[in-house]
Amino acid sequence: MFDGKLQVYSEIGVLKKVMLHRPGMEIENLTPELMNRLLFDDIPYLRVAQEEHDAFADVFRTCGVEVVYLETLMAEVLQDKATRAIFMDEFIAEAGIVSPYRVAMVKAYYEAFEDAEALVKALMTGIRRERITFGLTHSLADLIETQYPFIIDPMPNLYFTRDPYAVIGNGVSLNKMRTLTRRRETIFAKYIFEHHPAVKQHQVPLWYDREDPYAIEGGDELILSDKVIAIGVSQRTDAAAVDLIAKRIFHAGQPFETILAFDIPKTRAFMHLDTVFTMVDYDTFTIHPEIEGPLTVYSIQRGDHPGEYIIEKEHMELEAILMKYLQLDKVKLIRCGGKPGIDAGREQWNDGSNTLAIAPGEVIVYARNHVTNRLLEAAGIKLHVIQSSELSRGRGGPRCMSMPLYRDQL
Ligand SMILES: NC(=[NH2+])NCCC[C@H](N)C(=O)O
Repeated sequence: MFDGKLQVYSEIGVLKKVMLHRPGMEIENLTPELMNRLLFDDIPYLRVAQEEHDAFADVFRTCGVEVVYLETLMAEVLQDKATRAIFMDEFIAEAGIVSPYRVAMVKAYYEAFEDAEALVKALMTGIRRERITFGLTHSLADLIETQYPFIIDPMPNLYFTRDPYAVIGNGVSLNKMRTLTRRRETIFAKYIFEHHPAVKQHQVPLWYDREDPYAIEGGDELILSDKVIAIGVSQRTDAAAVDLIAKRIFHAGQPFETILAFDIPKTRAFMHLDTVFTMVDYDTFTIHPEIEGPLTVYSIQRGDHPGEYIIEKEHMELEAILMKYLQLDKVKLIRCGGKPGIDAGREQWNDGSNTLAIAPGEVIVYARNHVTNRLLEAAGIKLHVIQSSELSRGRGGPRCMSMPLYRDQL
């Protein structure tokens, strides 16, 4: 059973516990019309996606990492009847159900799931229109005919557990997601960090809250060392969110001294910093050749007084930035696809630079990115290779599909 302890002071320290979500029936509710809004590029075949995901989870277990499932933790939270009642009201309201009549009908639908884990899965799946027949009422809003296929939308991005929250140090950034569809996901994390019996005893500090005004997502939050955090200012993360999180982290007794804000292109292929840049060893990084630079990075340094920080603008090669801030004599950059061009574009699209380190110099990668994988191997990196015909259709790799809860200190 998960002990609730959180500790992440690097991207590469030996991984001990990780949170995953096994893709479920929410994937079977993706339709071609919804794909764009629900942030998918194709419809994965669930049975195979689950097989691929189980193989991913097995890599962790074989390497001695405890796998904790989001759905299990959430089911444990909902064992408590009082918490379940408050949660259900909040979940239904956030799903856009407003009329008291519909709220009552939807509640009754969910009450049929007595088993808490079955309930959690049903919440993630969404509700198809034909599942509930709304009868006669006095409200036009309830009566009006709509062709929209869902009463409550599915949440197909849940298996990208990296994004809705991020453990940083011994606290959590409970993120405000850019899009409405993913914003709904963070309610599970909110209840886990506030109400799960094993977690709440540690009084986890929140560096960011889902109610905060600006968007920030976990794919943009990289912990380069216990002194340096990198945050992407991207399609998904606002610069103002970085200001806010910097203020909170710097004066909370954490060792972090610098936040490097990377200004990256605001496009889908580059949606988060971890789609173009991840750390695989003390001095080795995978990168998309297009961000190599010179690029603009803002260094935000902790000031002497609470809430105070100093910002400097840097414009230099990525290599020089990493050497300077991580105090390294040299760094190795493994270029996704080898060099700018066809292989780089293809492999970056399928998350060739989205590796997950489970220890220094040991990473999980997708088999399909064979050009990049060969380069990683040549650089002496140990690879755990997984299949991803279906998983990759949601545009996320091993780092996106995992949220480290506990890593050993380096
Ligand atoms: N950390 C990541 N790069 N996550 C990828 C998330 C993919 C997901 N379909 C989205 O668009 O939000």
